[in-house]
Amino acid sequence: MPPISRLLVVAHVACRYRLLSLLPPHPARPFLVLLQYLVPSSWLGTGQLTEGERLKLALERLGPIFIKFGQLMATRRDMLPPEWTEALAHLQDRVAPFDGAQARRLVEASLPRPLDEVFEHFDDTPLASASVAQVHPATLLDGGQVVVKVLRPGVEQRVERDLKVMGFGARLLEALWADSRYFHPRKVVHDYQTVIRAELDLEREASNSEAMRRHFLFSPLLYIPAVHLALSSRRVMVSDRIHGIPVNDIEAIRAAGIDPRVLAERGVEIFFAQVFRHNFFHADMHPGNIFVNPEHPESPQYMAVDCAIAGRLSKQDLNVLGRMVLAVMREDYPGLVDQVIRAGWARGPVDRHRFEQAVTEIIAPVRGADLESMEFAPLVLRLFDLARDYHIEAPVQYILLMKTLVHIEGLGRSIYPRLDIWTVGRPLLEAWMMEEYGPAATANKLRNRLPEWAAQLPDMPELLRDGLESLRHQPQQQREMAHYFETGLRRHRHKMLGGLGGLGLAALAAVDALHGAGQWAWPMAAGALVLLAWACRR
Ligand SMILES: Nc1ncnc2c1ncn2[C@@H]1O[C@H](COP(=O)(O)OP(=O)(O)OP(=O)(O)O)[C@@H](O)[C@H]1O
Repeated sequence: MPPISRLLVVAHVACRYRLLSLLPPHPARPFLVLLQYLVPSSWLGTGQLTEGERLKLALERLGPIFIKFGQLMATRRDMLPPEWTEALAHLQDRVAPFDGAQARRLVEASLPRPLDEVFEHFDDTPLASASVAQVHPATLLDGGQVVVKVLRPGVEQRVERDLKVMGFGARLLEALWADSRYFHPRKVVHDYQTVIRAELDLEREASNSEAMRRHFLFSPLLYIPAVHLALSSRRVMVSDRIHGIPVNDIEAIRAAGIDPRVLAERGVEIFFAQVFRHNFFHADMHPGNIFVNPEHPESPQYMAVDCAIAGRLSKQDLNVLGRMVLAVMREDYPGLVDQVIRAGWARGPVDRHRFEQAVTEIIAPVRGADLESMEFAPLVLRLFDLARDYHIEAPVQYILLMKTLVHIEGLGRSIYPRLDIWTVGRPLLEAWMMEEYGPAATANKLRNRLPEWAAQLPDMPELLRDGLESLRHQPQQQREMAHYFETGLRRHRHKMLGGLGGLGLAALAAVDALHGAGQWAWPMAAGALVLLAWACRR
């Protein structure tokens, strides 16, 4: 259960920025919208702001953990209206650094030996400070330059507290709005949990970095600094310091004598190698994490830090992706739609014919267009918009993948505006396709499955009989299903009423706590909690 004080703050901010008006249509919505006006600060200019701006301001007010959530939501064009995602894309988590002496104490507590037996020098002034961690430069006893990343004190508790509030809100939304299955609040929060918890676990970041480093060891394309595992723990990570040119400093890149075209194309090569060869990709490719090595201008090499969020597609997802790309290459749009539906991404019934037409309208002109002028990111965004209209939702790993690709293209084009992602990527993709689906691969797969099929052959008549038998029982099963759904619907209606009552009480409690005498806030909040907990019970 989330702490009541934090729930009240969130309820107050939601009313302050009139977020209840963004809720989908519902008989109780007018009542909830009216509640917002009980918070006087919601009268101050909020009415002139767009929905996206209100959402952005509210998340900023709620702090870095909600801001990061907003940043992830900004990539969910497959779920949210573009006006919201565009506003959320401007969210920035500016946080003041925490005390360097405290960072030193935290590092010392996690080291196997006293600090001065590990470092010759530890700089109390941080190199960078973000919402989850802070990075300090240091020098090892052997003179090696390193950086020490240390989690902010108390950040785990704050994250868990806010995750509970988000989970509670998501359960409430699903209990009150049956239609929210198209938006999946609980799944969205769960996906966010996975991402933010990954950032809180520096042991995991260390092992991701090491895995990626091994994939690119001796590669001219990418360098990942080594992690000092013996000095690292869940809350502290020590890795070699790199001295690269920030990837968005184009002037410095040119001044170093690096050919921007080669650099941009290498970015695409790295992406395809990570996805299709290693099936392990850096999924947080924002410019702050990527640098360029100035030491070999003739063969430009990227340097990347912060491997906390890495993506990996399951064998099945990778297969679906491969088949989809193959369908696009063959201009087989019915085949592409088939893959989407068979992958189980549709959340409701899909009008196949119209969906297929819409997909063709988006992709066909782009495929025929002049490659140099084709941009990948807008195409992906339009496909996401289309997916949202048809209630089709890709798994989070694909979203990370698309987000990375859009970042790579953005970075690549800012380095070399005429970057053509298809021409660079296509041979790499075709080679992978050949390995996976070429004649040799198919023959291999058949050979591997043959013994299994041969073993199943004698059971075939019985399997067939079982299948026919289950068909005979179908009408009875259908009646049972209908009964099950009717009961569920009735229970849902009761919970909805309970939930609405709870919401009303919570809002009144918030108003009383923040603007009234406050003596009724706790009893009302307790009553609200009982009702809401009952409504959210599975
Ligand atoms: N090995 C390194 N060598 C040099 N600088 C580094 C190194 N690792 C991190 N930094 C610097 O510290 C900054 C923050 O590091 P990192 O991205 O790992 O932290 P973070 O807390 O995850 O930040 P964010 O959430 O903003 O990505 C980087 O942008 C980079 O400037």
